[in-house]
Amino acid sequence: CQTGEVAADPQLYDQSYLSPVTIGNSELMLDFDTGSADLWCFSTESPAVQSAGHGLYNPSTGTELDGAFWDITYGDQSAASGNVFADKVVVGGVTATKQAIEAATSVSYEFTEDVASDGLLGLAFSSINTILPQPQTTFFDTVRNTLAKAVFTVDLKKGAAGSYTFGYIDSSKYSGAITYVPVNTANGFWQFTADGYSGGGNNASTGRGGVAIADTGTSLLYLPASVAKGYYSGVQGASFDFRQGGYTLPCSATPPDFNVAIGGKTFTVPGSYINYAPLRAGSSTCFGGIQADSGIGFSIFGDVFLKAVYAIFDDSGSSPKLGFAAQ
Ligand SMILES: N#Cc1c(N)n[nH]c1N1CCCC1
Repeated sequence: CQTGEVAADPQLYDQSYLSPVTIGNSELMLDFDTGSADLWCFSTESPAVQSAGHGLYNPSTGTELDGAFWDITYGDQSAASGNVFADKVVVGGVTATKQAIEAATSVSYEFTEDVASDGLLGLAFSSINTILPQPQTTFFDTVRNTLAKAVFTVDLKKGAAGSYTFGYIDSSKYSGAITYVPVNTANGFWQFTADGYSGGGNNASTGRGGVAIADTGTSLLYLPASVAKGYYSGVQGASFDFRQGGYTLPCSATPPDFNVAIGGKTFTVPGSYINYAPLRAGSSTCFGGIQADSGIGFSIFGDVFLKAVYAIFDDSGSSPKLGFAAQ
């Protein structure tokens, strides 16, 4: 019965969180992403002009999955593709002896430029893994039956190292009770329903909740347009900036706290988390941590929300469920 814990190291402005993973005999820093289901990494097969500065997986320790290939495009239009090997993966002491490793042979500039990240470790449901002709399992699905309990937990923090655990819930990481809600896996995400919102301007009226996904691979909190608009209506100097493609506010502002009702419990995102980051180095205008989810089709509870709670991704029962507790 395996259990393990690995650090989640924040990148600049908590844009993403990276964790050390041993693949074959390479240690790489991967972005654990509950919003996708591919484990891919830069490799010795990646063109040098794309992989400069990144840690590389050397497939010589693996076994090629003949005829298998992968190609993923994320919501932000970043993309990667390549071929597939089976190799040993260790995360915080939890070992998958034969995990599908998606070695990149091509990546878009967003990944090339993010030199701290050597790839992604998807933790959504394996139904949306992009390997063809036969999708493969995520790391969590591969090790699930060897874990003491088929769960993983997410403890992200603002500007500090947090952690992911596999196989157990760490009672020292939260206070009060855990509130569980059912998960709808139809779209391959950890999808749930939020009951309502409050806080900010005209109190971003409660009762108007909606469908949302818990997504560690997204930096911000994307909410219904009316909720985002209502929230910023109470923030002096905030406005929707078409050129920036979202709400901005003065970096000097301390926005109000934002409350989310889930499973009948209220979770609070401190206002300081919503003054996200300067538009560019030295700017006195900052990009908001809450943005509208227009065009996405559901809300995205990314890192701005997740770093305010302890989150339990539980697939140990008859159907998956999400748990949230105060940090
Ligand atoms: N867009 C987007 C996105 C998402 N919703 N979850 N993870 C994402 N990415 C991981 C690496 C790049 C984008």
